[in-house]
Amino acid sequence: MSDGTPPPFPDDVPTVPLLVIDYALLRAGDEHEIDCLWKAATELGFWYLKNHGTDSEVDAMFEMGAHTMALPLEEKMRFKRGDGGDSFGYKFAGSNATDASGALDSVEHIIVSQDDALAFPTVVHRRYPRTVEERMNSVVRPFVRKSMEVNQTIMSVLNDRLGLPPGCLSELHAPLEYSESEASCIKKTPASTPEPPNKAAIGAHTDYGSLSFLHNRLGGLQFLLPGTDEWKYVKPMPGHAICTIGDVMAIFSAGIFHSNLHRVVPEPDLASWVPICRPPPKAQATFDRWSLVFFACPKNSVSLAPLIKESTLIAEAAARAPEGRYATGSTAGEWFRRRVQNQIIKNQRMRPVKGTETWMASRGTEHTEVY
Ligand SMILES: O=C(O)CCC(=O)C(=O)O
Ligand SMILES: [Fe+2]
Repeated sequence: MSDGTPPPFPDDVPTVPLLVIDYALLRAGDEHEIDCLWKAATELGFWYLKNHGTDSEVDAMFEMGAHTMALPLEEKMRFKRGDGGDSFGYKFAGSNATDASGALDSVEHIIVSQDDALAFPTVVHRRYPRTVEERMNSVVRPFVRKSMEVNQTIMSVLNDRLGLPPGCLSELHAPLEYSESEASCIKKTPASTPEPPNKAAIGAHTDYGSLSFLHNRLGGLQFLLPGTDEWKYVKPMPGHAICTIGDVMAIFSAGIFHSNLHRVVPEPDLASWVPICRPPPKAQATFDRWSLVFFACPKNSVSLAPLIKESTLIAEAAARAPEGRYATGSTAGEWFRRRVQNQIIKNQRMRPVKGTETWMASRGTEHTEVY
């Protein structure tokens, strides 16, 4: 610890056994790898992805994040996201609720829209801190492009397995129209006093979009095993991204794909796992935790409903699902903005008696399942 290197993830905490998918094999059309991806997407909705070729872009994004978070708070707050459902910009720690009681999150984010990254220096949605704009061409756009490519490859494999017309999912996500797709760099600073191991830094949620491409360095991400109330850590593995099915893919596929609840809690700290006081050095909990996610979302005007006309497999799944289960009545843009807006603590507090109602309005596909 004295050299500033975080200790390894402890080997005595329960973790989720996620499948490891090899991106290079997936791209080469390897049937066995495609079977594994299908299993991961339909069962847990989470998997590790190796050989994705994005390591240098990810490192550069973390460096951008470090420069941005090191700016004075006053400067970051000039780029604060709005309260009306806009996700892009700076999100300060403690601005979101993590549950219906209004407990606060403890992470700050710098969130860059895909549209802004692709169009820069043209401003589509908003401006960003100088630490971001200075790196938009050299760092942010290359990361966004690589992430789009990885997500498109995964989507195209899933598209064909669902029996959708060639290019159907890709067309729904084509960057010809604006979307809520975004790159989000997240920092959690260790608390000054010990936190309980289940104190949420990011509350339990399903991802709002289609696919998420996540990179984290320290533990803290937890996954709720379907059908249980058991939260388990997802162990960060060097060179392995974590991919997640979001609500949109669950809805498009009438539940064939699974969008699973997850949350971020303090990094596993050996001291907090043992009911006696351990001497220092403590484990990962004393280090800043960084993560980076690229969220792929469909074009904003796309209706969120099962693609029953386009795939027999989906039509059959929709016929088996409870009536109205995936009838969101929303477009992709509305779905995303509703979830963002209702998680903001200020919006929850504006309806003090109805705080729970605001929290429920921030929920996605999970509230009709186990949550
Ligand atoms: O930080 C992480 O490991 C996960 C973040 C996450 O779940 C999210 O931003 O949606
Ligand atoms: Fe998430």
